[in-house]
Amino acid sequence: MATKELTYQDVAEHNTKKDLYVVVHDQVYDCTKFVDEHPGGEEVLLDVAGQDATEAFEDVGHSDEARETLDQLKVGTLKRNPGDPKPKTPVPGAVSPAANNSAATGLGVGVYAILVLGGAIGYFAYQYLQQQQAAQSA
Ligand code: HEM
Repeated sequence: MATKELTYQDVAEHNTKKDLYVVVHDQVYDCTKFVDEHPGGEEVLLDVAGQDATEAFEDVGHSDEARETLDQLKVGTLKRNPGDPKPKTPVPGAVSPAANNSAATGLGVGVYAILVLGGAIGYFAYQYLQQQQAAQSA
C-alpha cells in the first residue's frame, strides 16, 4: 500500500473530474476512476475535490463496502501543516440527520405561528359573520 506523504496543497491541485483527490480521516484517496461509479453521484465528489471530505463522507453513513472501496483508492497520507483548512462541512442537500433535525425545529416554530394566527383569524371571522347575521335578522 502506498505511504506517500502529501500536503494539503498537493491534494488541492487534484480538484477536477479528470484528476480528483480527496482527504478522508487524514488519508489521501484518488477518486478519479471512481467518480463515474459513485452511487451517490459525481456531483458530491466534485464538490469536495482536492479538499477534506471526512465530514461529508461520514455524514452519509457509508457502508463497510464503501470503506473498502475507499481503501483501494488510497494514494498516501496527509501531512497537515498549520493553517490548513478544516474538514469541509457537508454540502446542502446531502443526507445529513443533524442538518435535517435543525431544519425541522426551525420549521416547527414557523408552522405553529401560522396555525395560531390562522386559528385566531378564523375565530374572529366567524364571530363577525355571526354578528352580521344577527344584525340582519333583527
Ligand atoms: C471519497 C470517497 C467515496 C467513496 C469510496 C464512496 C462510496 C460510496 C458507495 C460504495 C456508496 C453506496 C452505498 C454504500 O455502500 O454506503 C455511496 C453512496 C453515497 N455516497 Fe459516497 N463515497 C465517497 C464519497 C462521498 C462523499 C464525499 C459524499 C458527499 C456527501 C458522498 C455521498 C453519498 C451519498 C449521498 C450516497 C447515497 C446514494 C444513494 O443511496 O442513493 N459520498 N458512496
